[in-house]
Amino acid sequence: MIDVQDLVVSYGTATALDHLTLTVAKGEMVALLGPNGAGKSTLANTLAGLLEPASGTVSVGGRLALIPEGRQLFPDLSVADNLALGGWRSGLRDPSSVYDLLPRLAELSGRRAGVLSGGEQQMVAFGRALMSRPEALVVDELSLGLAPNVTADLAAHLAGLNRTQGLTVLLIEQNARLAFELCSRAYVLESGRLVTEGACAELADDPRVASAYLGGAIT
Ligand SMILES: Nc1ncnc2c1ncn2[C@@H]1O[C@H](COP(=O)(O)OP(=O)(O)OP(=O)(O)O)[C@@H](O)[C@H]1O
Repeated sequence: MIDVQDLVVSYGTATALDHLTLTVAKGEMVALLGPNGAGKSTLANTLAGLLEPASGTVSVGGRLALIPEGRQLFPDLSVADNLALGGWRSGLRDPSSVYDLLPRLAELSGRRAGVLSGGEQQMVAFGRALMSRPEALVVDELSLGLAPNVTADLAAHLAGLNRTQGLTVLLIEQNARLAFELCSRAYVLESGRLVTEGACAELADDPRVASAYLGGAIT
């Protein structure tokens, strides 16, 4: 579903992604880990078509939606209008399927997005992405700034959509524990380059990954 081959993306003379190769099969849920500045958002934005590769290829085999880092809602528009914008390209006007999944959004529908809590805003960003009827979803930092129970709630929804609808997910996360719980495979990116990849169960036992992302070995 997502096929990235030998991708180079630069900002002027600075190379943010340096010959990155990564794939996510249809129906797979794969994590991308990496420290600040590794190039994770650059990949997300390139997959979403917001950045152009300098070289290499990016191909996406179906409708892709991005939940961007920092949510990027329209703060002066209502929740309902933010959702409607998500349905602009898919033609989905009725948000009731999103309200069925995330009933809190129905309660918040008339509120201005800018006044919502971080967790509520992330829910709107999630709902807005679903309005585009995605076959693949790139989630840039699901857990950023959220309380653990809110993160767990959204993660459960994501896992449910993957399980029941075969939604393909690329989960970009700083929280490796969460990523390893949700995903089967992971890639680790540093300074724009892939440093390791593999099954989450194996990566969790890798001392380098454990010390960098898990605060020591998992017991
Ligand atoms: N618009 C930009 N102009 C110039 N450099 C940029 C721009 N956006 C990102 N960069 C640089 O590209 C590199 C990768 O940034 P990116 O935001 O992709 O990293 P990230 O892994 O998502 O980091 P974080 O976890 O902090 O969000 C960094 O060195 C960053 O400073």
